[in-house]
Amino acid sequence: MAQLKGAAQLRKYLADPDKIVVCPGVHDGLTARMALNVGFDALYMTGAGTAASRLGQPDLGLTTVDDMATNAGMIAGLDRNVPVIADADTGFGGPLMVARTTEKYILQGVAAFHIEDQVTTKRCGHLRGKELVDVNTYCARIRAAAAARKEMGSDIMIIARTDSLQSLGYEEAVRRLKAAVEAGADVAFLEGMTTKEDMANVVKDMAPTPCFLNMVSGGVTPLVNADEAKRMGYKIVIWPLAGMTAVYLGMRDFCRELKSTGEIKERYTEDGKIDGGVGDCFELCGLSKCGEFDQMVGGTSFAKGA
Ligand SMILES: C[C@](O)(C(=O)O)[C@H](CC(=O)O)C(=O)O
Repeated sequence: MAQLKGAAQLRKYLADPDKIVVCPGVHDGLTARMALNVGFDALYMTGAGTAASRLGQPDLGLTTVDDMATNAGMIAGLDRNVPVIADADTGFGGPLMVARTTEKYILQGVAAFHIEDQVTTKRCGHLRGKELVDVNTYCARIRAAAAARKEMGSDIMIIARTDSLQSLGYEEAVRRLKAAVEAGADVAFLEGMTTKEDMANVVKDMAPTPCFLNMVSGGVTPLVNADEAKRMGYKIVIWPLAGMTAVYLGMRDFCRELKSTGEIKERYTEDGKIDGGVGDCFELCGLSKCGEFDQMVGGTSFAKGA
């Protein structure tokens, strides 16, 4: 099958010794467009944000593979030059299901995805009480993903995530990540780290496998900026709640304002233009480009402007 560009681009970034890929978390078309507009190298499709925005539910393994894959595919399709790294939770079932999940993510044009070792009734990696599958079940998930990738002739990257630090400790978590790399994973993701010591050590212990860092606002892992993550040796850092928290804060304020005053006052830019109005939102989503395309192919929808 024809290779989509995302995975190849992400592989190039990872091969660059000077680069760390910083990804804002996005969960829908608008948050993805906002991030693309700012010019990030790659985006992260958050499972927590997908559950919250699509289902209005917490991150408890309630999304189906189709909720996640179609969301990831829509986001990946907005700009094929920008790789999308997507959450794939536990792979959504046994090895056969993980293979199907991998196939779906490949067909949706996802560049990389992570699979973890929690039970299918999983929860956010920063909550207490996570339960795990055994290491063989975990490795079968990773092998299933790698086999499906091979079968499809794809270069999608597989990120092995382990949630075992919380209950089994650092040594076992690293053993699991090493077993996952042996089973075909390209990148290691130690979830729920609580100390900078573990954050620095895992990069050294997993070398030469590139490591992935998860910066969750209000989570258990100490937050570090991109420079510090790079100095520690990380190759990818995600801020999964960038979009979700922005929507949470922004929508909360707008709703409070409307409820208490009966209106939402315009916001203005420094040069006096309305900021974030309907025109800005449509333009962000490609209104002008739609008009240009329509005209180019001889359509008439925009003959009278828009
Ligand atoms: C990275 C993550 O898998 C996500 O869904 O974005 C979550 C983030 C969160 O729920 O805070 C996780 O860390 O489990």
